[in-house]
Amino acid sequence: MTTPIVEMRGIEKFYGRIHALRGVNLQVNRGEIVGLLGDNGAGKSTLIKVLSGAVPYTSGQILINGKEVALTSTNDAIDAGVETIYQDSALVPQLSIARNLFLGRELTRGPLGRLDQGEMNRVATDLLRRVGITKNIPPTTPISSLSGGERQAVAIARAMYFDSEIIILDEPTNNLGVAETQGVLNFVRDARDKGHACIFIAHNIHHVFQVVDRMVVMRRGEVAADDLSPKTSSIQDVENIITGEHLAA
Ligand SMILES: Nc1ncnc2c1ncn2[C@@H]1O[C@H](COP(=O)(O)OP(=O)(O)OP(=O)(O)O)[C@@H](O)[C@H]1O
Repeated sequence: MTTPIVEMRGIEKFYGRIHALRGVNLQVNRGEIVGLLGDNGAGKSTLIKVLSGAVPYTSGQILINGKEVALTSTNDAIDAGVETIYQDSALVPQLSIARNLFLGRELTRGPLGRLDQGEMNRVATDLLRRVGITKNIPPTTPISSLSGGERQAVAIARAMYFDSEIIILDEPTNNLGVAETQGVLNFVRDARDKGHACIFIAHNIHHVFQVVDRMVVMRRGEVAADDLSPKTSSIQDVENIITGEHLAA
């Protein structure tokens, strides 16, 4: 049996008196796209914030590639190979697209380590095309003049370029147009085919069905189902599990 790339065991999280995660177990394998679904307040964001080091958990264990890790900051998570793309991913509005893509990890050249602006612009142009921005936006354009969807595409292009082993996308298709949405879904498939693991959270269940290999449903801080396949379950079946309707039947 192969070791899962991510294994969360018995994760508990209290925010004061609110019991947000109740013994959550989650496994994600290499080359797998897992869709994380659940109603508002089910615990999805908390679970991925725990895995991205943004929120401390109360108890439980996290293993990456079979080794237990302590994720006490987002830098710990990035070092462990976890890159998270949030709906409102932090970009610097005054800086250009290319500078935002390489923020903190700029390309340099020559013995003096001068910024290689030409190469950064070239890579940025190629990435923008790959995430579905087909209209001609120069990489020198400041982020402040882009639409919400275009900004999202820039954040995705950044994770794509840095090639993280585990990519978490929290509502990545929110506010995106049709071409941009297809760009994101293609990116997720590409990443999976190259052996990355992806966790995909989206309220649009149709987008989830188009791209995931397996669905995990959370309800009230617990995993209600973790082996749903878009090939064998219908959207209605999954919606019933999300709302708990199947229990009433
Ligand atoms: N910072 C916080 N402080 C206190 N309670 C919180 C905090 N963040 C989330 N919660 C609570 O934890 C529970 C789980 O919330 P969480 O945001 O993880 O759910 P979610 O499934 O991501 O919901 P949504 O789809 O609405 O984003 C909810 O009861 C929520 O009110």
